[in-house]
Amino acid sequence: MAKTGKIGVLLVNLGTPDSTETGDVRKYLREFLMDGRVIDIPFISRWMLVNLIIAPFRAPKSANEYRKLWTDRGSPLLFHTEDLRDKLVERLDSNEYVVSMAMRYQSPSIESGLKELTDANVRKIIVLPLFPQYASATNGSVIDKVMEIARTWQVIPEISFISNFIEHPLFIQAWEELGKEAMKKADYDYYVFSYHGLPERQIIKASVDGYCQLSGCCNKYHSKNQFCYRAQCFHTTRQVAAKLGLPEEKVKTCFQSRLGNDPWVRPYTEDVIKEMAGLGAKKVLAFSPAFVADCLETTVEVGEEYKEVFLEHGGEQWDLVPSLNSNDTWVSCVEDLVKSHS
Ligand SMILES: C=CC1=C(C)c2cc3[nH]c(cc4nc(cc5[nH]c(cc1n2)c(C)c5CCC(=O)O)C(CCC(=O)O)=C4C)c(C)c3C=C
Ligand SMILES: [Fe+2]
Ligand SMILES: [Fe+2]
Repeated sequence: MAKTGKIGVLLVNLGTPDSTETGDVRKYLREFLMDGRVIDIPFISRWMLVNLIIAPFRAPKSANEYRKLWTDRGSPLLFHTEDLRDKLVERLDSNEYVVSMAMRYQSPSIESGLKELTDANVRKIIVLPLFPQYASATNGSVIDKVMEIARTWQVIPEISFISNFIEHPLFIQAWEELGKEAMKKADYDYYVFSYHGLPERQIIKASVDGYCQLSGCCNKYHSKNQFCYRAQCFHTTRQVAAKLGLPEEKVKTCFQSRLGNDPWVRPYTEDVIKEMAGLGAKKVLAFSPAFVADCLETTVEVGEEYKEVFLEHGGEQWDLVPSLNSNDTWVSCVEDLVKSHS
C-alpha cells in the first residue's frame, strides 16, 4: 500500500553568530554555553561561568576571529550547510521529500526548521545532526532540542534520529578524495587528525560499565565503546588513514579547542604539534574530520593558529585539508543516510 504524505529531513549544524559584532557573538556564546549538555555543571555555576567570565571576556576575542573567517555570504558554517541542503533537494524526489536546515544555536532555529516540515504535513521526520561522531554536547543536544519541541505538538509524526555516521563508506570516501587531492602538494612527514575536544568527564559519563579509561580503550571500536566520542574519533582516523594508505607511525589523532581549566580529552593538538616538530617534522597535513563544514575551528584554529605553532617550533609547511562542505561524495553520503532511514 502506498504511503501518504512526504518525509521531512532536518539537517542541523552547531550554530554561528548572526554577525561579527561583539554583541552578536556574546549572544551566540551565551546561548551555546548555557546548554547543560555543553557545559555540564550545575545551573548556577554554569550561569556564573558563562555570564560573568566566558561571554564578557571571550566575546571580543572571538568576534575578531570571526572577522577573519567571515565572507560576503556570511559565516561559512551557515552557507556551506545551506549549499548542502540545496544539493540534497536536487537529489531527492520532491514528491517524496521536504528538506530543511537549522542551527542548534541562533539562526535559523530548530523551531523554524521543524515548522517548515510540519507545514508540509510530513508523515515522518528524519533528523540528521551534522556531527559525524556522537557526543552528548552536539548530537545529544540536537536530539534533546527536537524532542523538547515535538513534545508540545498534538500530532507527533514518526521521528528518526541519526546518531553518528562514522562508518558510512561515502563519508570515509569523501575524506579520502579530499586527502588525495591535498597530498599532491607535498610529501608530508606526518598526517594530523585534529578533532574538537571534550571535557574528559563527558567521556567518562558516556562510558558503558566503566569501559572507557581515556587511553588504550579507544584502540578498537566495538559495542562496549560505540558511543564513546574519543573511540569514534580514533576509528574515523583509522578508516581514512587506511583508505589513503598512510603508515601508522605517521598518523596522529589529537583534540583541539580546550576551554577552561578542567582536563579535556588528550592528546592535545598543540602538544602533538610540538612533539612532531621536536622529532624534526617539516611538513604536516592536517585533517579536521569532526566538522563537515569549514568554520572557525578548521579555518582559523587549525589552518592559522596551529600552523603558527608548528612554524614557530621549526616546521616549514602546514596544510589543511578543506572540509566536506558541499562536496558531491558527501552529498551522496547524506542522500544515502536519508534514503536508508526512510
Ligand atoms: C565547553 C565548551 C565546548 C564544548 C564541550 C564543545 C563541543 C563541541 N563543539 C563542536 C563543534 C564546534 N564548536 C565551535 C565553536 C565553539 N565551541 C566552543 C566550546 C565548546 N564546544 C566555543 C566557545 C566555540 C566558539 C568559538 C570561540 O569562541 O572560540 C564550532 C564553530 C562555529 C562557527 O561558527 O564557526 C563548531 C563547528 C563539536 C563537534 C563538539 C564536540 C564534539
Ligand atoms: Fe565547540
Ligand atoms: Fe573510550
